[in-house]
Amino acid sequence: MTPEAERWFAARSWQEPSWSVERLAPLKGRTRVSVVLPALNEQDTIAPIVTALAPLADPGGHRPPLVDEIVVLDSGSTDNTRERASRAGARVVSREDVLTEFEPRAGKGEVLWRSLAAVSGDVLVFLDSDLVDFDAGFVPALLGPLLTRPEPVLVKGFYRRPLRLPREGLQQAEGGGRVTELLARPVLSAVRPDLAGVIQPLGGEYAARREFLEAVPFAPGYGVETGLLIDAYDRHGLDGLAQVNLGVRKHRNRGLLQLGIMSRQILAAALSRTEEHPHPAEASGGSGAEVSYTQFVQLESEWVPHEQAIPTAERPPLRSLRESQAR
Ligand SMILES: O=c1ccn([C@@H]2O[C@H](COP(=O)(O)OP(=O)(O)O)[C@@H](O)[C@H]2O)c(=O)[nH]1
Ligand SMILES: O=C(O)[C@@H](COP(=O)(O)O)O[C@H]1O[C@H](CO)[C@@H](O)[C@H](O)[C@H]1O
Repeated sequence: MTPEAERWFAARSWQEPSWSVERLAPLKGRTRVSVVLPALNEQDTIAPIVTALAPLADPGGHRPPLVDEIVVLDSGSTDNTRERASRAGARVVSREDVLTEFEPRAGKGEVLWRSLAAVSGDVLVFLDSDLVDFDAGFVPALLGPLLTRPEPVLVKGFYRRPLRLPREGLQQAEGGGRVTELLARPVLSAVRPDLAGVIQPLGGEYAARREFLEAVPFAPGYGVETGLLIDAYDRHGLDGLAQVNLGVRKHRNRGLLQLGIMSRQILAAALSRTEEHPHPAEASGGSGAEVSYTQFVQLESEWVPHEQAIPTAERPPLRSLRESQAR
């Protein structure tokens, strides 16, 4: 690691975060906290996650709530995600119901961008909706640095990541985070060496200040975490970042071809933040920007190319959007 990355890793990594809900809730003051769950067809896992979160938003009068709202941002689900999330107690927002002047685009980045206009939090906590054996302790741990220190704008979780591939009969205690280890960490070490100390740069569990989130573009699809991480570093330096140990994170592990598409989106977000590439938010606000990506599948004895368009246009910073609309 660079000396700066080493310094940051030692000073801003909480290996055993001890912030309790009881201790943090009174520290909130007037700060509002929104938990956002992006969800695309997560009917099998969304309800247990929302149920586990519910006591954080309704402590039964014993103390002020740590969390002010739990919102599922639905990404065009065609299963029972919305119904089950709502029945479990979440407020459900469909992507087409917020920032309605924009035609909804596919992808995780789109719903995270729209969540800024759907929730009221000064601090947002993002959690994936495919988590298994979810521990609500993720939330106070992620909020700890943001509610007790002024510097961080983005707090990332890190964890042990089991890998479960049922079709292959594979279940192991390690091995998850395949795109992190094979693409994101190598690319980040090349384009932003000081970020080498971030243990889980792609992790979907993180918390951030609204002020930061509204000031930066949102990369499309699975590039969103990469874009936010680099932009937080570029705008606030390493001290704008922190990371907390969340223990273990089990989720649905996708197949290799799906991770290939994810990788191309992550690479687009990283490359767009290097000198050789104009920033897509300025370069092409339209939804037209995309790159062609070819993968190969074997049909009987023949290998066949499968080409698809990977969107690269980023959503503009919400603040600049509002400023231009106000003019
Ligand atoms: O178009 C999409 C793709 C994903 N997601 C959500 O984003 C999170 C992370 O996606 P996924 O689990 O596919 O990524 P992985 O964890 O496998 O890398 C999950 O809650 C998904 O439901 C979404 O809201 N819209
Ligand atoms: O970290 C990773 O390598 C990928 C894939 O994880 P697995 O190999 O399926 O455990 O998962 C992450 O990547 C996505 C893109 O950034 C995030 O959106 C997901 O939340 C995160 O799970």
